[in-house]
Amino acid sequence: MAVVFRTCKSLSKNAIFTRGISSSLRLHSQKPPTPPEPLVNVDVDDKSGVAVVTLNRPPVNSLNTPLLSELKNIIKGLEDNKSRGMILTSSSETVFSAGLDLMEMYNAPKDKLSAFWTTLQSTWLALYRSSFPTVAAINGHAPAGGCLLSLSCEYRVMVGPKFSIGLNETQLGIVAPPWFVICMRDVLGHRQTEMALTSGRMFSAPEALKLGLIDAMVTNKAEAITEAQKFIAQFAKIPPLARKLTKESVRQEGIKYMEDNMIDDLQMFMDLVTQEKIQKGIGLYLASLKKK
Ligand SMILES: CCCCC/C=C\CCC/C=C/CC(=O)SCCNC(=O)CCNC(=O)[C@H](O)C(C)(C)COP(=O)(O)OP(=O)(O)OC[C@H]1O[C@@H](n2cnc3c(N)ncnc32)[C@H](O)[C@@H]1OP(=O)(O)O
Repeated sequence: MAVVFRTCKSLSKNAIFTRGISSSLRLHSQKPPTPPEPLVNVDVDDKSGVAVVTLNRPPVNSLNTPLLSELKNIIKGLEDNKSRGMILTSSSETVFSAGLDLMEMYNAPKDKLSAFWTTLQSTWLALYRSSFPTVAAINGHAPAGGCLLSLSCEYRVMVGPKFSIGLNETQLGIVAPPWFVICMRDVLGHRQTEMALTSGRMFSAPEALKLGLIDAMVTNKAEAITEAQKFIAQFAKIPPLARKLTKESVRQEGIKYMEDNMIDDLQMFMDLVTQEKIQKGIGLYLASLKKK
């Protein structure tokens, strides 16, 4: 897997920033400061043109505004570079993504809360409607927002059997927004979505496979990447424009929902999440996670 420097340069603002800083600082000091790790890494394979995009926010890849923003920029960069495909995975050995960063929603000032949600909306839309094939190589737990990212890809390969996936919002006393529901219904159908979402159930990888929530189960990350590459390779001979327009047509409900309801959706989020009862619930949940 080779990193195409030209592509990375245009994809990761962070990469340009750190290169610039470290080379200029080297003139003045012996020890340049260690550049910050990007929150999302991207490696583009020269031969296939497929990008492996790796979430890299230890310990659990919780989705905060900077990470979402970086992911969105990478997806846009891949679009601009007419990418052949994208595999989304995690640098953690046990967690794909713990979902939305609860700290972003807990006692947050309204402007930050609003920036967080609008970044989530636009990042989701960029991923969901991306023209290139997308696969989630789910190499760890994928609750809530982690499951949403997976569902927004076209194919899901999960490392099993011990990791779990699902939209568990109701268990937390919060509500999965309509576009989360559309994503789940795209994949599972109406009845299974209702059952899964009203209970907030998390599924083990074998359960998810049986239900169709994931498409394949493998035993490690390398196998997951190989399976993902195989899925993407089948589109090599399909004209990209026909593929893109077909994907948009199939996903029209979700795309249209978001385009038409961005402001209402933001308002619903703000109204719900700022309620005292909800804030208390998030606080208790965070405390229970920290106590473990
Ligand atoms: C109809 C109108 C609707 C309008 C909209 C309204 C409402 C809003 C909808 C909001 C939707 C939200 C979707 C979400 O994604 S909410 C987030 C849900 N996520 C979870 O429930 C997962 C919680 N985490 C876990 O279960 C576990 O951490 C794990 C992923 C299984 C990994 O376990 P483990 O490896 O054992 O790691 P720890 O549990 O010890 O965690 C390490 C560390 O990380 C902190 N942490 C974990 N998850 C989160 C998180 N999501 N956000 C922030 N921080 C998190 C955890 O507290 C530990 O911190 P310390 O190291 O400080 O102890």
